[in-house]
Parts: sequence; C-alpha cells; structure tokens
Amino acid sequence: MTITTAAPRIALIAHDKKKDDMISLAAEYRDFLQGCALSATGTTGGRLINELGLNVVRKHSGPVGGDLQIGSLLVDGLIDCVIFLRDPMTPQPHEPDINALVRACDVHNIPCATNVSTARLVLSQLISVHSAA
Ligand SMILES: O=C(CO)COP(=O)(O)O
Repeated sequence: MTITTAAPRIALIAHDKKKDDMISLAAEYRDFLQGCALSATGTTGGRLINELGLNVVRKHSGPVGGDLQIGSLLVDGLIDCVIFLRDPMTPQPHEPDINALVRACDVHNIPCATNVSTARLVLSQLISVHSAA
C-alpha cells in the first residue's frame, strides 16, 4: 500500500450485524482515527459520530447508494484505506454495490479490510508509519 505522511483518508463501513464490532474497533483506535479524514456510509457514520464523537463525512446508507459514493471517492483518489466489515452470513439487497466497492479497491490497489483482524493489522501499520513521520 502507498502510505503518505498526510492524514490518512479512511472509509468506514459496516453491515448491521457488524456495526457493534465497528464501534468497538473504532473505540480501540479512537485516538488515531481522530486525526484521520473519515468518511462512512450513513448508518455506520451516524453511530461513529453519536457514540464516539468522531468527525465523519456521512454518505448515503449502503442500500441506497452509499457504497457507490465511497467507491466514487476512491476512484477519484480521495480514499487511502477502506475498512468494510461485511456480514458474510446475511444476503444484502445491494450486493452488486458491495462487490463494486471491493472491486474498485482491487482495481486501484487500495487496502480493504473486510474483517476486524485485518482492520487491526492495517490500522496498526498506518499508526506506525504516521508516528514515525
Ligand atoms: O450497507 C452498508 C454497506 O454495504 C452499510 O450502510 P449503513 O452504514 O448505512 O448501514
């Protein structure tokens, strides 16, 4: 992954059954995330703002196009990292949008963490790069 010393631009997205995991993860990394430029899909973003006081640019909710909006930012080079806690056990009505976002990450070589373990590795790496800068 390409990492610059500018504040990382991170997109945070979680499906409903993964939202509590996202809140716990973001709470764990809150000090670092406060210094990042955060965007999120609608409901995920609302919880990050209300429960953790993070400054988040909220897009639409995933099922009505939020994943596509995040994908558009990414394609324009405005996202450095995506943390997308997908629910692999529940069919989603907007599966094509989800696939499009993950595909866009691969097309543009943007790190995309789809589970908490990977998200921790990515965030830890970002922290070590930015604390050394
Ligand atoms: O559906 C989502 C991602 O595909 C997430 O959307 P919300 O954050 O609005 O629930």
